[in-house]
Amino acid sequence: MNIALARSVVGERLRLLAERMSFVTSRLKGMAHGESAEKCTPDHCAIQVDSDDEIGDSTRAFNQLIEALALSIETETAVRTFTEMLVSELDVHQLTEQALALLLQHTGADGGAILIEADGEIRVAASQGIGSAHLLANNDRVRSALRTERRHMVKLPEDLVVDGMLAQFRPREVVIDPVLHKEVVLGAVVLASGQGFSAEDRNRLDVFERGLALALHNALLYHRLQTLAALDPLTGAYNRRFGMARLREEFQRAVRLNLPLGILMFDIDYFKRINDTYGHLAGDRVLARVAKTARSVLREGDVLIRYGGEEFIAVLPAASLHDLEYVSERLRHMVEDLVLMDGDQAIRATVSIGATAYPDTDVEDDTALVDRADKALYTAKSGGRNRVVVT
Ligand SMILES: Nc1nc2c(ncn2[C@@H]2O[C@H](COP(=O)(O)OP(=O)(O)OP(=O)(O)O)[C@@H](O)[C@H]2O)c(=O)[nH]1
Repeated sequence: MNIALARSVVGERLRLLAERMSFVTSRLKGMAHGESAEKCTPDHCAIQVDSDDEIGDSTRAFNQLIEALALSIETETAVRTFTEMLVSELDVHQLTEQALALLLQHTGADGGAILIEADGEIRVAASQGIGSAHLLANNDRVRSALRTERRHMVKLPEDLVVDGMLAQFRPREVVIDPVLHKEVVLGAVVLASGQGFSAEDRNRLDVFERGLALALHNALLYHRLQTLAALDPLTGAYNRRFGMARLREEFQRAVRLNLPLGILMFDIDYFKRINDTYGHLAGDRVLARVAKTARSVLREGDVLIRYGGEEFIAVLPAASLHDLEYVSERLRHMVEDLVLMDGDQAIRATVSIGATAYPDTDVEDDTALVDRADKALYTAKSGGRNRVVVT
């Protein structure tokens, strides 16, 4: 009788355990073929512990196994998502924004930033949940982490508050990790948590950051190559091919947003004579100086293009004809005042400028805008040079 009772009670529980094990096994096999992990969380797969004997111990051990499996699956899924994003993104801005979002989602951080170091300068590439992220670039602890190439953990509030961490939450722990690729520092990841980071969070952070370093390296390299391919080496202006593509984009944007768009076309006067008198190298220096002068007159979002030999186009988003007149005259005066020394000889140059703007003039596309500026430049040249014609 006792044996029969024991068999029915014990047997029932063992059967449940066996059933769950086989369910978990089938879920794991399914996941290996790409099925979702959702149905095997501890909620679905754990067994209620209702005795304090060997069977209870086995059930508890089973539940712990399920929890460990769930955590490992969650980490694996997170790493896979992160890696997929990293390998498909070459835009530095997009890459850092998305990487930071995933880091926050999977490491228990409530806010953070990704910083990039280039040419001795540190800048914030992405930030989330932090009050004044820009302060991080000059923060001593961040600089120290970059210099020593080692992780810095800051416990708050016992420790000093990290500038820039005055966030929408009250941070208890901050981690500052240099991002290194082949022993070269590319930047840093700064994460802050209101709860503090667990050992699991830190392990995940390590795995994520290894992938991030490689992806960031690729994206920075790609950006550098893109820039090099787009720029004219002598003047630093966009070359004609890339420059005209930028003009087209700006024109489409102006039409879409109903904003003005101005362009100036300018050309150094009697440049052949400068080359003939002082030599081609001196001519090159004049070209570079004129381009530099133009950049100093233009604003940050304006685009300078080397259109031909000694001919440039400047694209000024949101500039009206009135703005163009002002900018053109300023450029003309500044070039006229330039003196470039070649030994004891002073080289001077002037420019002629043709300017026009959409929608002040009824042009239908970027090509028509350039044609119109070209005609204005021709009028400036034939009117005596060193002058501005706005049309
Ligand atoms: N030094 C140097 N000269 C260049 C470069 N590209 C074009 N040039 C020269 O620029 C000169 C342009 O001459 P032209 O088109 O006759 O024009 P210009 O002498 O400036 O006369 P206007 O434009 O009518 O005032 C030519 O001698 C080209 O060889 C360059 O990269 N460096």
